[in-house]
Amino acid sequence: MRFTKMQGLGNDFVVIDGIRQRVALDTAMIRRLADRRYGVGCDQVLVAESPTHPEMDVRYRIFNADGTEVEHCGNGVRCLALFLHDEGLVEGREFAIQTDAEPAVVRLLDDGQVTVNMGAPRLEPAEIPFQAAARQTLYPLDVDGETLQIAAVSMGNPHAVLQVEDVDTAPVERLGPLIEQHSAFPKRVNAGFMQVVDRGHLRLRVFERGVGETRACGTGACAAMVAGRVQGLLDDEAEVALTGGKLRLRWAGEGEPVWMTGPAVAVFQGEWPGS
Ligand SMILES: N[C@H](CCC[C@H](N)C(=O)O)C(=O)O
Repeated sequence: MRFTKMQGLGNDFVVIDGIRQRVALDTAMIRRLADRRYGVGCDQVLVAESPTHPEMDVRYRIFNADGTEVEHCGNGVRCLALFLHDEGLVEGREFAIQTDAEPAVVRLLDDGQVTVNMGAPRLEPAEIPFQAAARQTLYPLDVDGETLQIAAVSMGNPHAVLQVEDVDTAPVERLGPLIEQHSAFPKRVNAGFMQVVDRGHLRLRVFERGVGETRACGTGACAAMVAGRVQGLLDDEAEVALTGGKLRLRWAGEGEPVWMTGPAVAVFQGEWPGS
């Protein structure tokens, strides 16, 4: 089975063409592909498939390193867009990618960056999903004997966003797994640690559901932007500085999509023995 190793700000992927080759991936195989000692190594495995929706060009499926299939991946959809274009699987530099969340409309820019319409965030607890009686800007969450104040946002996948003074000293290792597994999130959750620098700049670290801390998280950056803007801390354009680099985001407010622009890089191609 042919694959391409790719990365977006250090969030890395094994990308597989499931259109021109038959691909049969089970949980064990996903985990082996993602394993950084016994496999190729990546945060997520992305599989391009023929679309099941007539208006879409391609469908893409996303699997975390632990083998779980998830609804969306922001850095991944930029990398997939570059992959589809370079493999000649789509026409032109602007096309639609079907995800289990909203369709992602992507545009390949001349400078090698990719702009993506990441769809509109969902803020109702039931849509995240998050157990809360009613929608609030911030929710108390009891973790490890302390009560955190978190924002809860879905970009198709669930995010909890905690504001911190300084991401460099944020307790990501300690609180990340506890938030990820918290019972108030029935599908678990990605845990973002957001430092608002000013109304146009934020810093972010993300302990990703099913992976652990990654160098960058595209949907996490979108969720942090939404959380910051709903709290009145950010304007409608922001630069998000993650460990692996920067994303530019734009969100005009509720009901509107989040636009994300960032890099996508193909690292190498390989052949995996067997299907
Ligand atoms: N770990 C995420 C999926 C990948 C998201 C991230 N890599 C991104 O760039 O959005 C989840 O379980 O929802």
